[in-house]
Amino acid sequence: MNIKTYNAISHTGLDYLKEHGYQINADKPADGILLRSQDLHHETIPNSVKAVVRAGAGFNNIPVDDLSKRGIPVFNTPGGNANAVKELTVAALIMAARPIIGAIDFSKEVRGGDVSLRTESNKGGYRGTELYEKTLGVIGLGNVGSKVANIALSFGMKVIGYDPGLSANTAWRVDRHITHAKSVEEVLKESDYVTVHIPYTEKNHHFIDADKLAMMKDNAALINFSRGSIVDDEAAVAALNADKLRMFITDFSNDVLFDSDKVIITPHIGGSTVEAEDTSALMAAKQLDDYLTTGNIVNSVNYPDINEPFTSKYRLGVLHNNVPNMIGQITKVVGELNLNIEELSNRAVGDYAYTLLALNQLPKGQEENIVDNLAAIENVLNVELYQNPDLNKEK
Ligand SMILES: NC(=O)C1=CN([C@@H]2O[C@H](COP(=O)(O)OP(=O)(O)OC[C@H]3O[C@@H](n4cnc5c(N)ncnc54)[C@H](O)[C@@H]3O)[C@@H](O)[C@H]2O)C=CC1
Ligand SMILES: O=C(O)C(=O)COP(=O)(O)O
Repeated sequence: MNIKTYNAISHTGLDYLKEHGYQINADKPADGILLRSQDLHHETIPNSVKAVVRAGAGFNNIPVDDLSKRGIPVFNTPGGNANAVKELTVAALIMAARPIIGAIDFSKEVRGGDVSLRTESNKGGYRGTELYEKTLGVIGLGNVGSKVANIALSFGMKVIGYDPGLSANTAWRVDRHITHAKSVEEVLKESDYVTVHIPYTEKNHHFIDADKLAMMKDNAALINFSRGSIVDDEAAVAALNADKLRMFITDFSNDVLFDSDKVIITPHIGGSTVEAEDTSALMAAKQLDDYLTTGNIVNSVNYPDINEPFTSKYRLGVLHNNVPNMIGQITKVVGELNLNIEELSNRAVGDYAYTLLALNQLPKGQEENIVDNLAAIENVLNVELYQNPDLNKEK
């Protein structure tokens, strides 16, 4: 099978795929796409593609709705780069408290003569504040936000978190000393530092806008390592110019930010560490291989996860709309071909559902029939047949 890649994907992921028999960017139709931040919204994704995997957390660069309708699962690698973002957020917090960049620039300027005298006599301009006993507001307590919140406690900060959609999976990772706010207003009003760790969605567009900035404590600092459009940058600049906001640190460049010396911009490097790139690429490669060879879905953002050991000779993965009577119709098609179902798993999430059928018999010549007949059912979006190589050696 052939995998098309975009962006610099760590060799850990690419090596894994090659070791498992895949070709990378071969001159033939792609079975899967593996990418990072490349914007796929305006690319044509060929029908040969069965899965799209984002080595990273945010998937707003992928046309998920279109792919869902085509029965193509989209995956991400939750948590794979969370520690990297946490550590850079800590750097941002410290840069928001201490004028490190200005102090470094100043040190470089004082060449010649009695350097130590001049640096010592001018260092008063680079006095900062401490994070200790200040309040940090963390918006979004997922993989990144929970880590940021926890580490801030060890600085002696008071931490208030806000995440109305906190999953059970992540909730237990949040230290019990973190206060859970009932509203974002509560976080904004009380925090000296606010850091945002939420995904970009239509609903989260300009989540931090002029109204929210107005609710913030005077002189607070804002940190955005999520996505550019989550903060209304123009409103942030206006708040900085009005001396409402003290500082804005963002990982997302925007022309409107360049003129303010109270802004620090990094070029979307939150997840750019060797470790995070390796971990995310390997997770992505494993998830892609698992889906393409067994039909198991792990960490999909548009289809439900089904992860079962492949113990039968064949499997059929049926991706369909989440509407009534699908299982009845699917099992009827299999029954009409006089085939026996060994196991059946079905799960739904939102508008979409996945049914994975395990079979031990599939006479030669029936492969196409069963796939075509299942694909012909109304509301079925895609069907894939998987053969277990360990149990089909004689074929
Ligand atoms: N700068 C960079 O290089 C990186 C940026 N990111 C960005 O950070 C985002 C978060 O990453 P993770 O923590 O790994 O994702 P995650 O999915 O683990 O956590 C996101 C959390 O945000 C919460 N949330 C969503 N909308 C919210 C809202 N309006 N208010 C409060 N909470 C809300 C969700 O319930 C979820 O718990 C990603 O979606 C991505 O856009 C992630 C990694 C690297
Ligand atoms: O994981 C994410 O959401 C990121 O923003 C990281 O992006 P990248 O893979 O470094 O281009």
